[in-house]
Amino acid sequence: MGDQFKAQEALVRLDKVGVYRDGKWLVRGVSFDVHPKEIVTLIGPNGSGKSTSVKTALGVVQPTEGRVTRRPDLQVGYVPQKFTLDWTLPLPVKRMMNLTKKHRHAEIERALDLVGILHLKSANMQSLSGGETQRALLARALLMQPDLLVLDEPVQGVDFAGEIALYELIKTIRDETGCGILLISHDLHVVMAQTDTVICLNGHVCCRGTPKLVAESDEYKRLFGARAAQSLAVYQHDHDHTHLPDGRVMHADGTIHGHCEHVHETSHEKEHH
Ligand SMILES: Nc1ncnc2c1ncn2[C@@H]1O[C@H](COP(=O)(O)OP(=O)(O)OP(=O)(O)O)[C@@H](O)[C@H]1O
Repeated sequence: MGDQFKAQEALVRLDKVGVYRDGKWLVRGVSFDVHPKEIVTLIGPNGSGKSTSVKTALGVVQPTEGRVTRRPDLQVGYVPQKFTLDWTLPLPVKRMMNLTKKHRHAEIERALDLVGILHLKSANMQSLSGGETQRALLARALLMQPDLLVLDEPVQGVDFAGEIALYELIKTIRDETGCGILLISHDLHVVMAQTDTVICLNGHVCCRGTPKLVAESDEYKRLFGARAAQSLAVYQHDHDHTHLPDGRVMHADGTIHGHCEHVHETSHEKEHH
């Protein structure tokens, strides 16, 4: 955890949490916390306990040992890993916003605007791209005015440029609302650049720290191999242009173009540690 967060009360704290089911420990000795404005990313191989840890943090799964503390009246916004749709029934984006709880029209429009898909409010969920679907789910989570935003593999089904745009959006949401963010990374070797704390799980906490520290740690190298450690990528965005939700590109000087072929190759890059 970065020093800047220590003074604040944690939104959620896991203290030596263990979950025992069907004769085995799914996770054991897991401790971490998330503070307001802090971005915490969980990484780890399949079955390493990322979802179990998050579900325990949210109170969906009860720990067998250890303690989970949540701030009283904590509002949580949750973006699930999978969103299953009945493909035969049309579901307009604005109606999807009301599926779990009814919200005012103006609030829905504000949330859709914040995530950049207001122009898609009447479109069917079935017609959205992977990135647009994630934005719609994010908008729905934001309607809860969360203190803690939990994102389970938010960039699944999203291409590289879309991932950068989504990570930028998550950062903007953190900056504008001051919420804490807990994310499960879909890819072992990629974490968003703005991550304050990476928690690397393998049934227990294998290592933790800033993305750079984790990539350099012996535990991470032992778990994933030195080659993997060399390629822990931190997404960077040099801000020379922004992708507008309607597909156009706005450059740093404010000019807008209809396409971006000439800027793509040079402006987005992964920084390898
Ligand atoms: N209710 C349960 N009962 C028994 N075993 C479970 C239960 N829930 C999860 N598991 C097992 O616990 C382990 C951890 O699962 P979990 O979903 O937390 O891992 P994960 O790191 O999120 O995996 P993935 O990357 O595949 O999503 C897995 O082996 C899973 O099969």
